[in-house]
Amino acid sequence: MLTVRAPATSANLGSGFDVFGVALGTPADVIRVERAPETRITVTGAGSQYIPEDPKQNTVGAVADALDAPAHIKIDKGVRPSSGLGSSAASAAGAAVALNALYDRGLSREELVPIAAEGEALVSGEAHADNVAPSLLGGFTIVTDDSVTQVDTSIPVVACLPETTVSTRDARGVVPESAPLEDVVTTVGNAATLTVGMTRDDPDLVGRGMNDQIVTPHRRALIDGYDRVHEAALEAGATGVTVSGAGPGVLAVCHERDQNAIAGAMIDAFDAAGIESRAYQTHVGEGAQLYRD
Ligand SMILES: Nc1ncnc2c1ncn2[C@@H]1O[C@H](COP(=O)(O)OP(=O)(O)OP(=O)(O)O)[C@@H](O)[C@H]1O
Ligand SMILES: N[C@@H](CCO)C(=O)O
Repeated sequence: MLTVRAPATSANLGSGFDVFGVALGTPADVIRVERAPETRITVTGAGSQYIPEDPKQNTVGAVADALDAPAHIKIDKGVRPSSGLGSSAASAAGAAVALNALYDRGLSREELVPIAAEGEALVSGEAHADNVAPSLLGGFTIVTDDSVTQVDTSIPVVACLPETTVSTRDARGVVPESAPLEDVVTTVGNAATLTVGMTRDDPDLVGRGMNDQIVTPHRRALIDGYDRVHEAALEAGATGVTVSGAGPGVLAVCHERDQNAIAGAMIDAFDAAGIESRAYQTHVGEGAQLYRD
């Protein structure tokens, strides 16, 4: 039996749609695997009632197929599905690490990125790797069609998760097919600023670089209470706020001293919109951890 703790992630960070991602210190999925003649999946934990155990519909089934590694896979969900915190990706990344070790496939974490992304194709229609990459590698990741770049950082964040859900598939449906050059230029500048901020562990630069005029304006409308929460987090000291992944989670970057106030302000703002929520006060953290029982 092998056990992997695979972290939640936040993708996009505003200016890096389908490119940027960070691993979060909490929450995380725990995946346990043992060899079996055929893949069988059991799911417990947060939102498990909404997650199919059929290997053809679960992200870990796609990973087991891609690695030709049949197993009994137990998923204990810490990351609620349809959260914007990379729930489907955490399971896929955890299974990729676990099955790679269980069957001695010898693949590197980088080589596991496209394999874990097969699970994302199953649930959202596209094999975008911006959640699986940070869950596998930790820190801040930049994913392009043919490369993954990783930077270790420990920027403080607050990830606020309302009780509502948004499907990634639906949220991809509202993304415009083209954008004015002016907005693209601004977004490139912001993305570059954010990247430098990550390399310097500088929450002010990262926050400044999170602004996005292309995707986020269309997505915020899918999240009840978003505008209040965004404003409240900034007033409480966040250096940048945006939709986490496809939402409805909202990510605030900040200095550690402001974390508590920001978490409270975000919860209160969702509450004022009639929505219960919880806030994870955490840092950008490490990638999936493997434990041999
Ligand atoms: N192992 C799994 N864990 C979580 N969700 C899964 C898993 N396998 C299949 N799913 C399905 O994937 C969907 C959730 O994935 P989705 O990408 O919409 O949310 P998310 O991963 O929380 O969000 P995001 O990618 O925006 O961070 C649900 O329909 C769920 O049933
Ligand atoms: N980049 C993807 C991530 C989903 O978590 C999207 O925003 O659709």
